[in-house]
Amino acid sequence: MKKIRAAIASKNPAKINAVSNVLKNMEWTVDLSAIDADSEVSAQPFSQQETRQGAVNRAKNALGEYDFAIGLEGGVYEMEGILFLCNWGALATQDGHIFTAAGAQIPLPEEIADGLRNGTELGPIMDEYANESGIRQHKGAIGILTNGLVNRGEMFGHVVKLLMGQYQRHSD
Ligand SMILES: O=P(O)(O)OP(=O)(O)OP(=O)(O)OC[C@H]1O[C@@H](n2cnc3c(O)ncnc32)[C@H](O)[C@@H]1O
Ligand SMILES: [Mg+2]
Repeated sequence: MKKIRAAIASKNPAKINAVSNVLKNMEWTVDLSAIDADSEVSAQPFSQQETRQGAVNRAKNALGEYDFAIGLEGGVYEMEGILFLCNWGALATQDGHIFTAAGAQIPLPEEIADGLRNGTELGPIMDEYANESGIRQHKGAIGILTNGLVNRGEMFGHVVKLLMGQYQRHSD
């Protein structure tokens, strides 16, 4: 069986679990490492482009000697005066390919949008809004806003599948 060494460019358990849950169902033996890698964008990305760039930079900065590295980045963007949550992923390979894909988007309540426009990061805003702590590490904003129907790990798991499908087609 093919042995793969992969990296996820984050120490956030929601992201690590998203990647490990997808990779463990692949027909490979995968050795997954969670490493810190700079997104090189603001701590709170404020556009689709900046969020996607953060995912790409994480994947590139984490690649090192791994077969591939995955970067996952959450952000927000404005459309018609409404702020939306957006989520991007990138997969960097040793032969120089960068695959990208996007995940769920959902409108943010004005109360949350106001905090973001005042320069506060979504993580602390969500903790205060839901009166819980560490939301970004498990259910995520998506979990709160979907009343628990979708959590951040599942949501990023879908993005990881979009990336892995592109990687497999490229590798076949
Ligand atoms: O440890 P890392 O990998 O950096 O993960 P993170 O939880 O900080 O999340 P991101 O950097 O991907 O997201 C950028 C910022 O947006 C916030 N954010 C993004 N998605 C979120 C979500 O679903 N729930 C709560 N905060 C979120 C969070 O506060 C981050 O500081
Ligand atoms: Mg972060």
